[in-house]
Amino acid sequence: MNPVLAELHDKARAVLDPVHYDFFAGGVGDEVVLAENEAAFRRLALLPRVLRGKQNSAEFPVLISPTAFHRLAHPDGELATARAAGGTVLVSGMASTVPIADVVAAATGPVWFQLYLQPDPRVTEALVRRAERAGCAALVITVDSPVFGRHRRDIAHGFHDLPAGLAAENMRDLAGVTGLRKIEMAACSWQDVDRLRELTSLPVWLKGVLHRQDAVLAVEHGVAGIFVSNHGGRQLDVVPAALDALPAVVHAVGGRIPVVLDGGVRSGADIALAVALGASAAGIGRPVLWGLAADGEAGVRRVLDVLRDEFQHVLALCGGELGPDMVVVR
Ligand SMILES: Cc1cc2nc3c(=O)[nH]c(=O)nc-3n(C[C@H](O)[C@H](O)[C@H](O)COP(=O)(O)O)c2cc1C
Ligand SMILES: CC(C)CC(=O)C(=O)O
Repeated sequence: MNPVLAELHDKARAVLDPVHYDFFAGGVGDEVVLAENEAAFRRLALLPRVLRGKQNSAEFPVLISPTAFHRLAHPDGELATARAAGGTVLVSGMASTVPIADVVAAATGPVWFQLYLQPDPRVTEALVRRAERAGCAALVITVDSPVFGRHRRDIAHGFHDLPAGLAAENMRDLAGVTGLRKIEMAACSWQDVDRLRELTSLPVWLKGVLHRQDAVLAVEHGVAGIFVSNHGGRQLDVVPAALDALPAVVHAVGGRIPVVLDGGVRSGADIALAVALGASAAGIGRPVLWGLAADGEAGVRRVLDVLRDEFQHVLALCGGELGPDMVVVR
């Protein structure tokens, strides 16, 4: 791992309450998928192209994946993440400890809003209006969570709720309820996706697609793009590594909509492998949390800077191009 990212992770582990560290670091079940997400990248190699001349690319195909409760990592929470994002798309979570309007106000680049469709459609609509009013550029519905994942580390610690003083601020005073509403999950259907699309003119993405048939359905239902994601190994512990699920989805989508990959991306080379296999961008989850915990805004900025620098270096060494013909199994 890049020494800067390793240092930020070590520092995060040292400064965080161990219960909160485990909430961020942990996965579901035996944490097989958590480990596999990273291991999948190590199983692949890139065959660079040569003699392609000088390639100048400022491209940085990365976005910040939504993660919950940033004020558990650092007092500035999502405000620090937003300030550090620069021009990188920040997918801000519904489970943010700062209201979405304040996140967007702190950001200098595009902010998308991630949500779980709520059992009460009025609550979903109120959240969508909040995201619209705040100025979010897209909505991302997370569809891999009809129920909560069972995280053994959290269960062992008895960690079920935010400490006093922190709250899921986007849920405050929603749909006639005074005070805080809890985040809920719901088993939704394609009809709910259609309904959401009718409710808003914002582009609607889906996050947590692994099956090729669902990718085809997403295209048919007018979805703007999809995230191939297993939620960072936090939902079902028998799914493939996210990277291993990518090629079939990319093939099924056939270029009709963009496909983002998240899960286990830890280096510029990982970003390059995802892009070579057809991802339009790679989403970064935990490394952003480690940067945030270690050093607030500056820490998140360092994570993005390291990944950008590494990716551009790998791209230059690959002759400025990436494609599926360049990926081989080790
Ligand atoms: C602590 C934590 C909280 C997360 N919260 C959310 C969330 O609220 N909504 C969501 O769609 N995904 C959530 N995710 C999943 C991330 O968006 C992303 O899919 C995953 O972290 C990517 O894997 P990585 O951490 O290996 O980069 C969370 C992940 C972590 C680690
Ligand atoms: C608390 C949840 C809403 C967020 C989370 O931890 C997850 O999605 O993995």
